[in-house]
Amino acid sequence: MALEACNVTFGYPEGGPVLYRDFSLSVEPSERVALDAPSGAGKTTLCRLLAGYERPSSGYVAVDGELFSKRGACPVQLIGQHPEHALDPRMRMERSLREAGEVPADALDALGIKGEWLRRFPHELSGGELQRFCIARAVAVHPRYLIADEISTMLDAITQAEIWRYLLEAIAREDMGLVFVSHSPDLAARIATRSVGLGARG
Ligand SMILES: Nc1ncnc2c1ncn2[C@@H]1O[C@H](COP(=O)(O)OP(=O)(O)OP(=O)(O)O)[C@@H](O)[C@H]1O
Repeated sequence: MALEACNVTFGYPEGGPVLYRDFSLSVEPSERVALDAPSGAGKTTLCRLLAGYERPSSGYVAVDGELFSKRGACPVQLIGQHPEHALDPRMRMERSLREAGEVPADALDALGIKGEWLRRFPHELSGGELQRFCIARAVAVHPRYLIADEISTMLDAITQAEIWRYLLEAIAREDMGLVFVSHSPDLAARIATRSVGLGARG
């Protein structure tokens, strides 16, 4: 029972470098894994590979031995650093939320989502406000794994703490594994059960 990247090799087309060669990683549902590598090493790209947004040129990503299928919600949900790119600009927030399924009122409260924000479009909310919706949506589909790529860089310290408290509670309650990237060593040390480098650069 794990999220596995097996012998993954990946480089963007058009002559970019190979970011990883034969890179393997296995994450159990009980783990909170920090990806730790210098800027440009490919942390965001690995997050996208783990959530099925990119395909490796060789190797594979699987959950419990199964490749991602096109049907149903992906068992690996990615929360990225740019919430404004993750939401349909033509949909009011309540509709974007509804698409993920049932979002309990206490989840909205815990994330500090105000009722008046639900009728707004994405461009009428701040980055931090939008990020709370992205987190609510990702958790609402009950994934097996959450991938959090610098999700709190745009938030003040109090909001950052609130959001991580919500996420860590949800992860524990639903037995979800976590892979995350944070540029704050303090935050990473507090959250991670282990840290993984991306040393396999080819
Ligand atoms: N869509 C793309 N097309 C081509 N090259 C890309 C694309 N996205 C990223 N890259 C390149 O791939 C490399 C890895 O980028 P990535 O964003 O995964 O790194 P990162 O470790 O997350 O960086 P940071 O810590 O600065 O966010 C970089 O050299 C980047 O320029």
